[in-house]
Amino acid sequence: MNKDLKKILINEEEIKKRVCELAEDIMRDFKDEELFFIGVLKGSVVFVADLMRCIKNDVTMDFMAVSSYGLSSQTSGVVRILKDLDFDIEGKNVVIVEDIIDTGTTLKYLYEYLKKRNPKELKICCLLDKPERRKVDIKADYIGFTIPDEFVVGYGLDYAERFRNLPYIAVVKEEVYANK
Ligand SMILES: O=P(O)(O)OC[C@H]1O[C@H](OP(=O)(O)OP(=O)(O)O)[C@H](O)[C@@H]1O
Ligand code: HPA
Ligand SMILES: [Mg+2]
Repeated sequence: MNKDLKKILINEEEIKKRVCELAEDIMRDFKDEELFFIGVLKGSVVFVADLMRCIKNDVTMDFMAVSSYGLSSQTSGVVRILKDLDFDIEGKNVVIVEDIIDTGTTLKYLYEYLKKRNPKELKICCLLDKPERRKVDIKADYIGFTIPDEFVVGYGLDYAERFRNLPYIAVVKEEVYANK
């Protein structure tokens, strides 16, 4: 393992199993209805790619790019929309697919931003939830794993843009991100 990482928190097999379970939950709630997935760049790319391949409904999708962490381990508190949707979501069954809810700032902002466009349903599917760090009130409808307050990387998640390609979720050593 890379010297900047402390341990593997969730291994590849555990992720695979849980992602399929989340897909089952979504399919149960939406039966044979069409779904519109919104992947939140960049962290959710790996998750949304795996999740949508477990779904048997008709799925269309788009990406939004937002960023609040930049190269730091602390949120700037300001959510910047770097790329908006290319499609109209009015009347659609929309599922926002995110990698992690930490302070909740990103998802709260996105949820309220998208709600104004009148989707039929607006759900949140999030792989990781770090409830101890929450600063704003937002809850996901589908949660993969609840994790402790440690900075994690892998499976799409980065620290200063590194480690997105790891097939597992790992914890970054505290000395690496302390005060950054
Ligand atoms: O709940 P919050 O405290 O808002 O944190 C969660 C958000 O922060 C990360 O995004 P980041 O800004 O690092 O962009 P990235 O996905 O491109 O890495 C992560 O992917 C979530 O989108
Ligand atoms: O623990 C984390 N890891 C990577 N990106 C993040 N964005 C918010 N929290 C995290
Ligand atoms: Mg990031």
